[in-house]
Amino acid sequence: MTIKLGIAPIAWTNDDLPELGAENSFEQCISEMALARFTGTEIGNKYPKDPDVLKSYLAPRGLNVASAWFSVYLTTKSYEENVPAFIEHRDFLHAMGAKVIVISEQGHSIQGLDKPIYQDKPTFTEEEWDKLTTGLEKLGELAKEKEMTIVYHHHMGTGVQTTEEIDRLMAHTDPEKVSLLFDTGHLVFSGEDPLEIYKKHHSRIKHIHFKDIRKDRMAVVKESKMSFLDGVKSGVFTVPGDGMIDFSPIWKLIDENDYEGWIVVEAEQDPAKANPFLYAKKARNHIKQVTGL
Ligand SMILES: O=C1C[C@@H](O)[C@H](O)[C@@H](O)C1=O
Ligand SMILES: [Co+2]
Repeated sequence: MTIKLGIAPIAWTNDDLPELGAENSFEQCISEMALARFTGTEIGNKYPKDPDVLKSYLAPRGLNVASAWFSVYLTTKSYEENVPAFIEHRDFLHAMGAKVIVISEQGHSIQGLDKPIYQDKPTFTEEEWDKLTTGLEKLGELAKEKEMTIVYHHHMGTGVQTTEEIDRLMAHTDPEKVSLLFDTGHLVFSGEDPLEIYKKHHSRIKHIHFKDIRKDRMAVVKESKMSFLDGVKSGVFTVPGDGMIDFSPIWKLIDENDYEGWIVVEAEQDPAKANPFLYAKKARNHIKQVTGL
């Protein structure tokens, strides 16, 4: 597998904020993805749940499923309680031909809560770290049964957000069982250096989310103690090429390290203010300009 370019439906309809893009239909979303020259998608809640039905919509548009998000609660529930939903998700993605499963610990997460994102981020206790790393390794083994890999999504407002936390997660998990998702937007929003993360963990990175940050909006989120979702509504995220991130050195590292897999544009913002089709095209043009892909 070489590099493939996908785009997430979150710019058309936001599952975390259902009022954003409720008017945009599933077929409009996937048709516009294809028209903007992407060949992959992640999954939104308007997508058909039956793999054959979903394929019947995606195949005529030349789209494949890159992956889909899965929330785990290893720090707040038993491992066993997490397994049935994980297996269902794994099997659905496997039926769709995906190779990686996006996974994020949502125990203690404030990403969906009305709490200041910079001030109230959780940190895990030693015991919670242990539950997280051992649980992830076991889920990684379940993924391997289907020749798939879990890719951990570091995320604002969670216990795995900062460089130190990402380093710790990588150091305490088996590379054969747990891989990493590299999300440019979350790293810059958190104040991390994406180049440092890529350099350190390139051998673990098996999935990439490209999103950009509007610097002025990020400052407002910080100063006015906004929640994550209020930050999204205020436009903190945008597509590559429309914000403060320089994707050229990031691309250089991706290319030099022979990355294989999906790069998915994932830029949640209000579709009423940022037309998803036009922003998808803007992202695609910027990626072409920076990477040649
Ligand atoms: O991968 C992601 C999935 C979304 O639901 C999330 O909130 C977003 O910020 C993200 O990076
Ligand atoms: Co992401």
